[in-house]
Amino acid sequence: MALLLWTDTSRSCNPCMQPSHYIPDTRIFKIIVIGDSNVGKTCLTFRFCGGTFPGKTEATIGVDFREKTVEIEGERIKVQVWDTAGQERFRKSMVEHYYRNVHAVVFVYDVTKMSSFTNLKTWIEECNGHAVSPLVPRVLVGNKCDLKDLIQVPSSLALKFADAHNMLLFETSAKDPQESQNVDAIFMCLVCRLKAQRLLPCRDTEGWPAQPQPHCRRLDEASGKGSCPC
Ligand SMILES: Nc1nc2c(ncn2[C@@H]2O[C@H](COP(=O)(O)OP(=O)(O)OP(=O)(O)O)[C@@H](O)[C@H]2O)c(=O)[nH]1
Ligand SMILES: [Mg+2]
Repeated sequence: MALLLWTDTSRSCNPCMQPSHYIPDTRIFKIIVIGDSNVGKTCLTFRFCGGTFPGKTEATIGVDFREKTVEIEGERIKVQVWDTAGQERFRKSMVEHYYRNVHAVVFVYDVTKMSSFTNLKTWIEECNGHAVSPLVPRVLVGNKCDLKDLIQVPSSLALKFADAHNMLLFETSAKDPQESQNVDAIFMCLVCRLKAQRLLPCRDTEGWPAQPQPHCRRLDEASGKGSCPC
């Protein structure tokens, strides 16, 4: 049964070594979360991976890793979320690592702070400056929508920006439990898109090859099935 194969601890992707029914290891998608300090990157990743809003957060130093395994159309996928530091002094030695072999990027701003929105262009420039392929999906997230009376960034402006940069826009709140499905949707949308690309390798180390490796395809993906909820 395919289910039993998920417990296989082998990390080999070499099809020559595997029986014809072999299904590769759980694929791991590296998603980085980028944006100004204090916009809520840690809270959003906490909400997605842990299902809760952290009572108290400190500024992230370097990077915090969070993981969540999801199942889409019978495939288990490990989502490795890189919660990056927004403060320059806590991120400068790490930036290269953030962008290396990244599969998707989440840009976050705070809907109650216009400067976090205007700074997005700097974050996008940094991302582009690290030769992130245009094929790497990106989404834009306006966080803290629960603070309705304090909103500074109109949805129309954010939508225009997202359109101009070929990104989907999510406006949500890491704090409001009723918004948790929308937080999940941010990451699930990216996972669905990545799954649809089909060629991502199945290794889970930073040594992943930069280019897709056709021999790491899921066997059942040849059928071309795949749908994205967004
Ligand atoms: N009201 C409200 N507050 C939020 C929300 N998300 C985060 N916060 C608060 O915003 C502050 C900063 O949140 P963090 O998640 O630590 O911000 P960050 O972007 O990770 O900051 P750095 O690690 O410094 O880059 C904290 O006080 C959170 O409680 C939200 O959706 N609504
Ligand atoms: Mg943080």
